Amino acid sequence: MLSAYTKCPDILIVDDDSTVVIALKKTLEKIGRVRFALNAEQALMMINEQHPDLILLDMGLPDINGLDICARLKQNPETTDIPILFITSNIEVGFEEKVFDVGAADYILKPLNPRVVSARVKTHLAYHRAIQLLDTQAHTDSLTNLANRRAFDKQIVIEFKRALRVQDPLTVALIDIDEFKKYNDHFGHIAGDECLKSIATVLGESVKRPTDMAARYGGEEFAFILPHTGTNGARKLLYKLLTTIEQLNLTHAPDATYQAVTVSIGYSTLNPENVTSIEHDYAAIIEAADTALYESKQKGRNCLHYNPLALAAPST
Ligand SMILES: Nc1nc2c(ncn2[C@@H]2O[C@H](COP(=O)(O)OP(=O)(O)OP(=O)(O)O)[C@@H](O)[C@H]2O)c(=O)[nH]1
Repeated sequence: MLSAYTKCPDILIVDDDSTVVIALKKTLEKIGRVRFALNAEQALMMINEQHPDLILLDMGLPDINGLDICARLKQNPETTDIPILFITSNIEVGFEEKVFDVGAADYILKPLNPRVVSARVKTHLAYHRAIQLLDTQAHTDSLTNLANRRAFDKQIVIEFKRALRVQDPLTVALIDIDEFKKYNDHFGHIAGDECLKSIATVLGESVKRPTDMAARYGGEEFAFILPHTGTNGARKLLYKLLTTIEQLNLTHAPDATYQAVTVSIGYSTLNPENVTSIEHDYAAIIEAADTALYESKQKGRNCLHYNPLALAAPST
């Protein structure tokens, strides 16, 4: 969360006039790390490699029109939030409308005044960071620092659609702390919160791929979204998780089944061979994992169960 505030901003200048680039670089190096591209193709490659925090974009590039690049970046969900400021000497009629219609944040007129450039860039970087921070907070569980339910609900839709589209396996696991009511009743809610945090730390450390998600699903229940992960891979990861949590050896309430705090896990996998349409409903995989979790609870807790995903034909 803090990184959005403390990170040195990455600014990309896109202009074919090297004198403009040199002047801008000198001004902006006091604000952040500055990269530059002399044409659109180079710029798009650099943006793809690492998303900048702000782009200063010349309207009249030699290869692709600046307005077209801006429109393209705004249509891509991965780059849509990057503030784009046009630099231009073009003040023909209708120019302002065009700039804002394609989604630019602002424009700066040439000849460039370093103080104006600096002020505008700082303002837009500050807006951008504030939005990023709010977005992170809105998607983070404040007790455990894991992704929250809102983040999970968004991500499962994206990953389920992606898995259907590219015929890639996807596993969802639900992980529930066993007899947590007894823990709270015996040790109190503050100790209960500490226990939740300890378990959440293990969960966060168990998923290693950047596309994996560990989320607090609600109360004492957590969830994993594991893209590119089939049943066998998921079983290994989840079995290890089960034993790691037991080995934390967090003393449970005296009336609990196990001496140490344990979890029950249910999981289900979307396997490409079962996919008959890209319109299947993502809720099915959560329901399947939930049924498997119920089975783990029924079979004595501190165990994991798998429930195969039966995909119903999508309603037309
Ligand atoms: N301390 C604390 N307790 C919570 C939190 N969220 C949910 N709980 C507690 O978690 C407990 C869940 O109890 P139940 O749903 O009965 O389930 P359980 O006792 O874990 O039993 P099984 O799931 O069947 O193993 C309740 O006592 C909730 O109050 C929280 O944020 N902090």
